[in-house]
Amino acid sequence: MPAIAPDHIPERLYPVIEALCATGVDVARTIARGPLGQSLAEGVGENTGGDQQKALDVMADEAFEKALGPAGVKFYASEEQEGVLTLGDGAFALAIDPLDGSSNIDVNVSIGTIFSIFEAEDGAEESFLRPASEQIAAGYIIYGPQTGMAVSFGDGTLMFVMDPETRVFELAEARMAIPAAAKEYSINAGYRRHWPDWVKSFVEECEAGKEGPRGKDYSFRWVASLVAETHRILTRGGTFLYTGDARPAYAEGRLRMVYEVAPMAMLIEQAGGMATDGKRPILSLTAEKLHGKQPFVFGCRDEVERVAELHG
Ligand SMILES: O=P(O)(O)OC[C@H]1O[C@](O)(COP(=O)(O)O)[C@@H](O)[C@@H]1O
Ligand SMILES: [Mg+2]
Ligand SMILES: [Mg+2]
Repeated sequence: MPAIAPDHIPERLYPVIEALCATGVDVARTIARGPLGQSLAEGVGENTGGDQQKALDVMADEAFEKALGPAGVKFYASEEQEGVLTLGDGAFALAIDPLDGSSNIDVNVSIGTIFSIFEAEDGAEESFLRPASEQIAAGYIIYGPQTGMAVSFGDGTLMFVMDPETRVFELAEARMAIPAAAKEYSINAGYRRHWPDWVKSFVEECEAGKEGPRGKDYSFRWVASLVAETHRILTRGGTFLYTGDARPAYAEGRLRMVYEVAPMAMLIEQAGGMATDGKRPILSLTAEKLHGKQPFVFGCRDEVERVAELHG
């Protein structure tokens, strides 16, 4: 039985989406067993980006790599691998963050898988180092109280939820719509002392609440899983910031353009939100390096526009 029905999915892409969902069902099952199964959060090495790899990062990467070649993926670029792999002679180039939110694996908080799909070009790297606007699909699978998938094929953002009885992803929302104004903002406030002034100004305006220039109260949220944060913002709005800061190696922030920022930007823009580097639209930018980082601000339009004004 397929893990997702072909309705709502462009025919050419269906085998890829089906392979992502079927593998997602297996990964979700492994995560749900948590400490009853094999150790998932144990450190097993370091990836090219210098992040510690946990056992589940590697397990998820292996599972998606195995499933995607036969499904039509020619080039596979993973956050967990140094270079692009050639999996077969399919038509697509797929970039993946196999397990996003690794620091939450052992604390039973939502984590996910992020993917971005392009038409494959002749060269492996050139298939990914191109304008983010050339993505033909992008999405994430979320492993949380519900396992679900948000996906865009360039005509809106769709939300699916996996029915735990049948293990099939069912359409829950055909067209996600992010409200224009937010009541919540998200940033890792532990690094406030390193932030640029325009980030400090935006957060101070939110903190000033009703008495400040924005004239309303905001709540603060930080899950430390980009997938969970994006899911909340797609569902009820909000603003997310992970910009560059003054820490060594954080000049461009923490998140990677190819595996995290470009696909989330497509989902957000397709749901009526806005995604920038603080000023410029992410979808107008081109990744320069496979593992390169990218400052990222996204969410409700009014808020992201305010960030751009403060950025100057
Ligand atoms: O620990 P920090 O600096 O708050 O960073 C949290 C961010 O790092 C990430 O966990 C990075 O992703 P990975 O877990 O795939 O490395 C994001 O999901 C999250 O938004
Ligand atoms: Mg990630
Ligand atoms: Mg990851």
